[in-house]
Amino acid sequence: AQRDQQGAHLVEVSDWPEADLQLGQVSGLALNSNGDLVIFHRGDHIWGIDSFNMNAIYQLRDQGPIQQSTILLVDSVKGKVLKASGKNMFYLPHGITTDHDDNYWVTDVALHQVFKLSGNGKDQQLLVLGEAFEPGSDKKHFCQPTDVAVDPVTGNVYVSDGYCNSRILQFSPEGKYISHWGAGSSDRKRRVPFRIPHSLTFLPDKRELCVADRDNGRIQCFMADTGEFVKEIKKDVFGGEVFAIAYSPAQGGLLYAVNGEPPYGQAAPLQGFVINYSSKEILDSFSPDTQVFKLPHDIVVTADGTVFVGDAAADSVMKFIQSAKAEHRSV
Ligand SMILES: O=C(N[C@@H](O)C(=O)O)c1ccccc1
Repeated sequence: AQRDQQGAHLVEVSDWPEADLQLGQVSGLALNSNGDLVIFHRGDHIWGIDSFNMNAIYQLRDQGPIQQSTILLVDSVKGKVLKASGKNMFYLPHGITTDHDDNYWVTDVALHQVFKLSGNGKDQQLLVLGEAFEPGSDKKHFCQPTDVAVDPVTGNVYVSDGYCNSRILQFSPEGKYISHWGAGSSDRKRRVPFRIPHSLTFLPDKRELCVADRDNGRIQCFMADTGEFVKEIKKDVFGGEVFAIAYSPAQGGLLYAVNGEPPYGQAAPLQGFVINYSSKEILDSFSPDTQVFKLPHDIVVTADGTVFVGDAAADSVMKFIQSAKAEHRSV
């Protein structure tokens, strides 16, 4: 693994969480304003090859929603569960983010819906976008939507849609459609050929939105307010798949990413990357040393540079901190 100029390197904190969190497939991670970690997982539901038919209709509806708590709020130091919610609501969780009021915004690829939920553990549905179990590609339907990002200033909501739509939609804070770019955009300049826009991250200091354009193995960034293309970050070492991204304004702007297994062809080693956003230079790469990445599926970075990666096949969340601190911990 590489080290950045100062020799800093992210290393796994192997004794986190202190107690087993009984997780299913971990699809999404978020942070709240207190720096606690929010985990969105699938309990006993599995996204397998028979979960959907060829028209993206979910096939296991009669099994009912996941009965376990799909949303766990855990403290970032010990991994203790502070709140557990999200029971009997979801079928196949995917993305999760928090807004400036610590509400949760989540996507469910089986429901083809986006939900705004109260973050107080009561899961009040404050807003629902899309029609339950009905895929579509107009302004009121999604097709396996993957993630949400919320602009902390305007409150505008961005949805990456998704496995079977290849577009980014922009909504007002109240859920009113504003615009979209990618497939189906009327404006040729905004017709970005995404191949599974899989993860979103908002860059508050730059007012940009970055997209993990998964099967194109690249990160695409846009002006959040206009959808205008800003830059692309694509590296051979990604191996053709970028599953998730996260951004930290620290140190001038650092973009974090995890790659994935390409459906066919050479598999690059699965790892996380720390990228200097303005120079596009990879400063560090990292992976766990007491377990292995199997399907790193989401990533978040805290204000102090702690990184969490959720793995949808290892059914676990892994914590990483800077090596200098880690050495300090070891004494
Ligand atoms: O992409 C897939 N899964 C992950 O991204 C996920 O679990 O969100 C997938 C695709 C086809 C069949 C089975 C799984």
